[in-house]
Amino acid sequence: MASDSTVIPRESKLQLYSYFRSSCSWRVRIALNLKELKYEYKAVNLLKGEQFSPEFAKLNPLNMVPALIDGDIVISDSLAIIMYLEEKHPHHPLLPQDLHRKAIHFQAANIVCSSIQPFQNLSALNYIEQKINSDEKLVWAQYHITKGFAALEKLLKPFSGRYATGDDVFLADLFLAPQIHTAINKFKVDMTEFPLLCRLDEAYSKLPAFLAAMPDAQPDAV
Ligand SMILES: N[C@@H](CCC(=O)N[C@@H](CS)C(=O)NCC(=O)O)C(=O)O
Repeated sequence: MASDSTVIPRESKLQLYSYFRSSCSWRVRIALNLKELKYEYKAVNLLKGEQFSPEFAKLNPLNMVPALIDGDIVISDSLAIIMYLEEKHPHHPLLPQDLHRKAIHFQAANIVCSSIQPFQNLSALNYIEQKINSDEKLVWAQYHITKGFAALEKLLKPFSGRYATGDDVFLADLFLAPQIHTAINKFKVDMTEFPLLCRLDEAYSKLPAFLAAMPDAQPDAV
């Protein structure tokens, strides 16, 4: 991976609708940085409900970030966006050649995006707050994150190197970095049982493409 000083932005008309704290947007920001793709940052403030504006609903009727615009193509959902970028911009591949490792990456990415993140999403937590109480939100999020992390720790143990499946950064790393960081810093998850995930979190914190995608580095950070 090129360091920040050697990044040569490639011509593109990409626009990313993102919220700085959104882990789903964060994954896409990492992919764009790894692939050295320049993009215009379009902030959608989830706390102000901007995802429900009629303009944004035209881009994603699910009212969720991220959404990517590439010319007249609109794609929402982080995995779909990342796979689109992977096909269109194959430099810095995000999937390994080896079929088994490739499947591990799809599995790990899907554990994050289907079995962890939806349970800690803003709208899910708001629902719990309204229907049960605000204390239950944290317990609920921690339960689902811990369950998913136990599966990820077990899944990746036989394959991991410096990163999820070796010494190169691939798809699962893009999903793991925001998820682990959020679990530790926002949801105060007890990471004692997850030494591998802690080690990966440390490794990601040294990569320029990952650092540039962090919430605090975004134009809408407060
Ligand atoms: N599967 C979708 C999930 C998108 C999603 O949950 N986005 C969250 C931010 S990470 C969101 O926009 N939440 C707004 C809300 O819950 O109202 C993806 O991976 O892009």
